Amino acid sequence: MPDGSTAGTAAVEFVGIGKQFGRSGRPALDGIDLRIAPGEIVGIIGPSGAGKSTLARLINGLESPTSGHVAIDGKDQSGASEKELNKLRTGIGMIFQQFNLFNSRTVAGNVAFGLKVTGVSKADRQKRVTELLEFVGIADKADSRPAALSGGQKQRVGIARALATSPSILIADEATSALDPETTAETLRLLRRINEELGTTIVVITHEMDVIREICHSVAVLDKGTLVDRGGVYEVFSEPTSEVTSGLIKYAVAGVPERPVVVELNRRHPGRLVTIPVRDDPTPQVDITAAAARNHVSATVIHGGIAELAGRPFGALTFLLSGAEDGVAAVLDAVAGRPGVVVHEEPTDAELADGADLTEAEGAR
Ligand SMILES: Nc1ncnc2c1ncn2[C@@H]1O[C@H](COP(=O)(O)OP(=O)(O)OP(=O)(O)O)[C@@H](O)[C@H]1O
Repeated sequence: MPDGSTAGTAAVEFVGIGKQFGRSGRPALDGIDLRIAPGEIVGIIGPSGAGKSTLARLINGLESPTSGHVAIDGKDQSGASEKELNKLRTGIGMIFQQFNLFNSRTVAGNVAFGLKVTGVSKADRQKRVTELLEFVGIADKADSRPAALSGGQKQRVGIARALATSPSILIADEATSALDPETTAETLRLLRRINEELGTTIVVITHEMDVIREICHSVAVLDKGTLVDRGGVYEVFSEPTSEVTSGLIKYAVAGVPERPVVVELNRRHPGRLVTIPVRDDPTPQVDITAAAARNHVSATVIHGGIAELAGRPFGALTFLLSGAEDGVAAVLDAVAGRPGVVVHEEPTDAELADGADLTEAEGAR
């Protein structure tokens, strides 16, 4: 699987990138070093204002860095003339959240537009447009106006238009953020097909973890203009090294219960609770059920969630241990301190009383 860390010429390479808008204030980007390998689908994720769009716009020269340089297919773009940048842009497609289609033109006219600008003959344009509309699955809409299409269909037109000049790189800037979940899934499947069948490198700008989970091979996490995590999707999210990354994965997978949930679980199921990570990992997993059996303790799953991350299982399961006190203590001893294991403290009387008020109040509503 392609990964930004592989050797050879990168499709995109950011070296020591800084970007400052205006004279003062926090830079939009600060010291970014990032390689994107050819054929990779890389997700760039991070909170609002992290610098994702700015980074994307540096790829096709819509912005220029204040410091550092960007190389495309090994070619440093510093000091490129407008003519050279225009040539570069024909090799880089871009799709947007708001589609950016011309409503005065038909679907076919929108897709043909870029080809006309680059001087492709009318006959060749028509042939290419037919091919592209078939590829994205909206050949029957060639003569419609964009306004008559659904959001998903509009995005397909956007994608066909972006592919018209056979770009080697496609940038998708929040391309599914305005779409419903089903249309999002279809659009992501189309992007994956583009990557697999055409070999296009895809840079996906998103704030949605699901998008990363669905199609990206690797991910770069940005926060306040700096790169805080970078690597394979599974590796980055199973071992987050920054708060932003931990926050993203926490929302995406119902894993380790927060304290109020632990208290509520314990109210309904008295006993010791322990959360065990579920990882697709070559190192041996924590086998709590074997430890429980050895010590004549029952271990029952009462909370948890497992999701797919880059096609691999990821999550956490919380077990209730019940049995003789020394048996439970032996099981906890066997698992405590193993990576990702959380042994939950039993709730105090005060915590139980607090929660009880809440539960009663909710029941009274
Ligand atoms: N043209 C501009 N002029 C001035 N400041 C800008 C400009 N473009 C971006 N910025 C600033 O740079 C920072 C990063 O913006 P950017 O749009 O790249 O973030 P983002 O991660 O894409 O955010 P969002 O998810 O909200 O789109 C922000 O503080 C933003 O206000």
